Amino acid sequence: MTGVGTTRMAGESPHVTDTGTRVIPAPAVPWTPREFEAAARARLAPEHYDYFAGGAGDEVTVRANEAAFGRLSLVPRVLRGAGRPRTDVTLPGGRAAMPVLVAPTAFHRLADPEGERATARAAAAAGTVMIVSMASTVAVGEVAAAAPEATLWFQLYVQPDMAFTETLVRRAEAAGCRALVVTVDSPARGLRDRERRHGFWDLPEGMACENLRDGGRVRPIVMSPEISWEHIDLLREMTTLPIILKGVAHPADARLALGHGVSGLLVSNHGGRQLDTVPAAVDLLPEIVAAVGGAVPVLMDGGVRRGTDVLKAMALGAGAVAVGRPVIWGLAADGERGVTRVLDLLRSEVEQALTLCGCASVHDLDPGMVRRSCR
Ligand SMILES: Cc1cc2nc3c(=O)[nH]c(=O)nc-3n(C[C@H](O)[C@H](O)[C@H](O)COP(=O)(O)O)c2cc1C
Ligand SMILES: CCCCCCC(=O)C(=O)O
Repeated sequence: MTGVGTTRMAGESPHVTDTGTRVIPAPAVPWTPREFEAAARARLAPEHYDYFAGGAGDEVTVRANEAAFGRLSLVPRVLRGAGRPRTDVTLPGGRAAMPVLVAPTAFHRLADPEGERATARAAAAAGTVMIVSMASTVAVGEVAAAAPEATLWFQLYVQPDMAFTETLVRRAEAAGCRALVVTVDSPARGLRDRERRHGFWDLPEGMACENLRDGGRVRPIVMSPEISWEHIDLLREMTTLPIILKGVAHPADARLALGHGVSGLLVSNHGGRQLDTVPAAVDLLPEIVAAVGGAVPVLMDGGVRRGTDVLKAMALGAGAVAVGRPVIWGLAADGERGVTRVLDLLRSEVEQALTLCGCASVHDLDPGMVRRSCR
């Protein structure tokens, strides 16, 4: 017996110790997006695990992102006869079968030899969007070729050399990317103590930021404090792709963005990896949603680990959410299959939570269904 109402997984074999204590071993297969982290950690080199898991400074914001969801409660509606809920959403770059996107994260080949190719195939299988990081270890064109069914968006750090920025934009367009996600929270790199402790400065031999190839060399990614709204205007003139600004945290910036031709905002503190002590992303969301007033969709990422987190963010006005580390943990634990499993778990959790909230779709969620508790 594993206890009333619990199901034993294949591979679990409870036993009784000589002191009579019943011991239930860790599941052989991760059951939840969070359990994938333990499986990934066991497989990754410590410096790579710390690169993926870590954040800036004292990691106050890393912890805050998840903790903030724990302080929000969902108040379900009943007797609505809503039926089985739909989980699809409409986004600036098209539709997605679920409201959980793959956030842009760098260096997937550190987690699995197939790297971003594996992630893209899993995103395609889930019918969701993969935002390919500019710092991907497989070039965006090759990611697209490996997963022709995938809906890809391209994440860009505007480079001060605008001619090279244009090269990157053209590569994303040629790969069929449907939107540009311009990360604006990185005028400098965050203070990464875990990386410094390990001396993690470079990718291993044979791995590189493939999008940054320029002739015979790979350019470094420049994070520049010179980047301004003028660069967003230049980008707007450069391409017809929808532009989504990632990393807007202040409502004043959200209002400014509306004057620069953006198609959406992604509220994010970069998973707590840039400026430490920025508030939790879900706590920033309501003010940004209010500032934008429905003019463009507002997405969010940071700390989303459960279907209930997705519902909380969407009830507070997010058009969709994105997940960073959970995808990395799936990839490191079991390659493409692991990412597929993580996305499938999240999709089914969203569906179940919507059912339990009496919702026929995410459109039935509203701010009145979320309460802030004092926990
Ligand atoms: C290992 C790692 C690498 C990341 N690389 C990028 C990147 O290249 N570009 C970017 O805009 N954001 C990057 N991010 C931030 C994510 O896009 C996203 O904002 C964050 O991971 C969301 O938080 P979560 O990990 O709690 O889901 C990275 C995050 C992690 C964890
Ligand atoms: C200098 C390379 C930067 C890669 C960007 C990855 C990233 O954003 C992160 O959070 O790590």
